[in-house]
Amino acid sequence: MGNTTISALIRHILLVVIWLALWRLSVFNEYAPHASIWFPPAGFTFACFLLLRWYAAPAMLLSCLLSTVWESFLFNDGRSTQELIQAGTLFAIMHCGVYGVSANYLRSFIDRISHQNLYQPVMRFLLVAASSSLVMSSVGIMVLYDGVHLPTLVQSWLAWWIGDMSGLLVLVPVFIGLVNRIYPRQGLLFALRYEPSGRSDYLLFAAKLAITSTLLIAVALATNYSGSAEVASLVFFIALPQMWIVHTESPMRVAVSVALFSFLAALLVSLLQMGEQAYIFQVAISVVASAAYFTMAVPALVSHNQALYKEVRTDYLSQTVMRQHFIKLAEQNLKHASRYNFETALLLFDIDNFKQINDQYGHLIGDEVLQKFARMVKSKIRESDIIGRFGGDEFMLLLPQTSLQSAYKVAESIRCGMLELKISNPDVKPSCSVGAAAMTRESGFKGAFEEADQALLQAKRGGRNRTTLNSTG
Ligand SMILES: Nc1nc2c(ncn2[C@@H]2O[C@H](COP(=O)(O)OP(=O)(O)OP(=O)(O)O)[C@@H](O)[C@H]2O)c(=O)[nH]1
Repeated sequence: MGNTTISALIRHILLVVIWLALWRLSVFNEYAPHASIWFPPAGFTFACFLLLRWYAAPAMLLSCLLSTVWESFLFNDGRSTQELIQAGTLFAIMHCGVYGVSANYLRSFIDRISHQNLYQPVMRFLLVAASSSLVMSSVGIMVLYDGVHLPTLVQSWLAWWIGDMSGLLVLVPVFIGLVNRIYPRQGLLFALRYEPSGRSDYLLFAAKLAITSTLLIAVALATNYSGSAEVASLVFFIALPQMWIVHTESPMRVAVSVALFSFLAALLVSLLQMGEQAYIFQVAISVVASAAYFTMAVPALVSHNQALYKEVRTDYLSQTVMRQHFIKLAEQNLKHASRYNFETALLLFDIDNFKQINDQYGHLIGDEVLQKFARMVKSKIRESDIIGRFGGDEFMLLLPQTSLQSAYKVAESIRCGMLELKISNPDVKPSCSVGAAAMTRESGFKGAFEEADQALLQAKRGGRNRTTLNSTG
């Protein structure tokens, strides 16, 4: 057996071990016979199929089979080996069939859509989770509870459905993170790879979790003390700290907090034996989780819009502002400068004999010169200065609150910086010429640009590698 086969086998065994551990966990938080507040294995199976597609089938089938045998052993129900194999196989086929097909369907959908739109996969996920758990519980009840009288059947079916659904809704995101660690090559949920701007450190995140947990414990204790459904419904207010987490933390942390919240809720329901109010907690878990995923689409969209906004205004090669946007920013700046009587300077740069660099050393070296030039300029200017690419080898630099004399110094520092630029081909020694002009209310951007352009022409005519101020400067 090759190393790859052994490592695949170990990973599959690990999936089986996790599945069985989660299955035991769901038994612990049963609040009534066969009615647990959630069923984590459903979420795990779904996440495995979503990430690994049918490759996950052997581990999932085996897990179902083993859980049936284990259960029979625990309850000592005296079923024969043949009966156990039959029941286990049936459960495995149903469980993997329903969740396998639905997870594969969702995966194909996610693969097809534009990943910027988080709303679509969230909506589809919620629908798939609700419908697949409904199918699973209905088929399961019909097959496994055959002959049981109707009221028990309906009660068991509801508990099965809601338990599986909350297992899916609440746990699939966090299980995706877990399975992704075991199978890192199966990258998915690129839609969630954004970072909210206000991402906090671990301590603050822990504080948010502590606040959520404290509220939950308080509601559970009060419910237990009062025995009232009204008090139990206060658990829906947990949505507030959850929304705070959604808006300030990464999607993975949101998934972790939703999972933790539901786990704690299940534990409290079981420890405090809140059989009667359990369903309120169950519904709250699903509602809070669904709301969290939907709300997550908002910061993801904002973050994506910001990226897109930057992209359409930034020159890809030099990562400087594009011409039209530069003009817009310059005009905005002019209004501000006129109001407060600030001086503004405009510099125009042109790389000397750039065509020759391209022709002699190739376009890639030409591109490198442009990139390194832009990077060097950025290192020499203030954050409020704006560097833009006019096109080809021409760049513009807007210097707010700067006199023409100070602008000359900036221009010279950039011109000298250009002479020190290290290009991968050491034979390339680029230089640049600079034209400078003051931008005033009278000249406007257009007038200042023309003056700077004239000055640049003079610099070129004067022998290149020099800075020239416009004639009125
Ligand atoms: N490598 C590269 N070349 C570009 C790019 N955009 C424009 N060019 C080339 O830049 C060159 C610009 O040259 P010119 O403006 O004609 O003049 P020059 O050779 O710089 O001469 P002077 O300006 O008179 O010093 C042209 O050959 C364009 O093809 C680009 O993005 N990458």
